[in-house]
Amino acid sequence: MATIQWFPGHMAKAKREVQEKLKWIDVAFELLDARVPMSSRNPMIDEILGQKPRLVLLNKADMADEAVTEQWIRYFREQGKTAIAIDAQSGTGVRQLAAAAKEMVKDKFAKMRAKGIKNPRPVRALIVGIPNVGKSTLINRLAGRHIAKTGDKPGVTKAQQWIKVGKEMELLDTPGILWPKFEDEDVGYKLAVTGAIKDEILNGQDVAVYALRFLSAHYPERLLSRYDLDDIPADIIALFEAIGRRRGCLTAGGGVDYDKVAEIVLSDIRTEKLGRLSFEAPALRT
Ligand SMILES: Nc1nc2c(ncn2[C@@H]2O[C@H](COP(=O)(O)OP(=O)(O)OP(=O)(O)O)[C@@H](O)[C@H]2O)c(=O)[nH]1
Repeated sequence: MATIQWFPGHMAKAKREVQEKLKWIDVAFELLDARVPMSSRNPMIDEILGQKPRLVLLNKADMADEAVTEQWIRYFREQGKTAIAIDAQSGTGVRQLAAAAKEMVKDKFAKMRAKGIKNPRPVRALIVGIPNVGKSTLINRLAGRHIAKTGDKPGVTKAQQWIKVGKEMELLDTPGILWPKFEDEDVGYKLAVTGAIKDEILNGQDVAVYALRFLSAHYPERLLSRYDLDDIPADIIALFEAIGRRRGCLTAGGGVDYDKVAEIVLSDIRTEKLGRLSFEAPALRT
């Protein structure tokens, strides 16, 4: 996981770096976490990408609530954007990308053909996203076993390398890393719950409180069955204690070890012990 300090100067540099790369590409792949598509967005992405055609990729869809991911796909479609659910780790959905990217730039390529270019080059794409959203995993997945860097192109900065993805697409090998919208406390918690920001940054108990409140409201049955509870106490301390007692998270004095409970809950969420979860839905923008 990248440890980037997002000072204003660093954000400006990241923005500049992405915009520099836009010159070389036809389409940007905006990689989001399917469990938190709004919170895992860069707050300036529209300004940064400008008019560049964009494909929204809801990654880690394997961990997200399928019904909610469907809602997000519709939500983006209503905004005139194409969104595709993928799992970069296993490769599910990834095969659609080249065709979808080609579709987005068909007018541009038709114009190239009209100008007499018979065989337009492959579609060129760039992956952009916040840290830990799966950029490297997707690049490796697209590159597959046939990782073939096509080398420097005339006029392209030396550092820009292209990865061939079949015959139809080329991908810049370095993704655009952008910052999340971390000034919003809710966003910070959602990114922490899903593991996008490191546990040392926010207090684990606070993150677990956030997660348990969310799960109590939206996935109560999962809590009941996972922790073998009779009911879900409305009081968050009582809920910590009920889980702690069930799990034997006790201190030497016999009290509940709140840190341990927080650790178990967050680990259960991240390892899918509580099933597939989405922490944001277009209908319930909590
Ligand atoms: N379950 C699941 N895990 C994924 C998926 N894609 C990526 N991951 C995991 O998410 C973590 C982060 O993935 P990376 O590819 O390193 O993310 P990145 O965006 O390149 O991260 P930075 O280098 O920090 O910018 C890794 O542990 C991956 O294995 C996915 O589709 N499903």
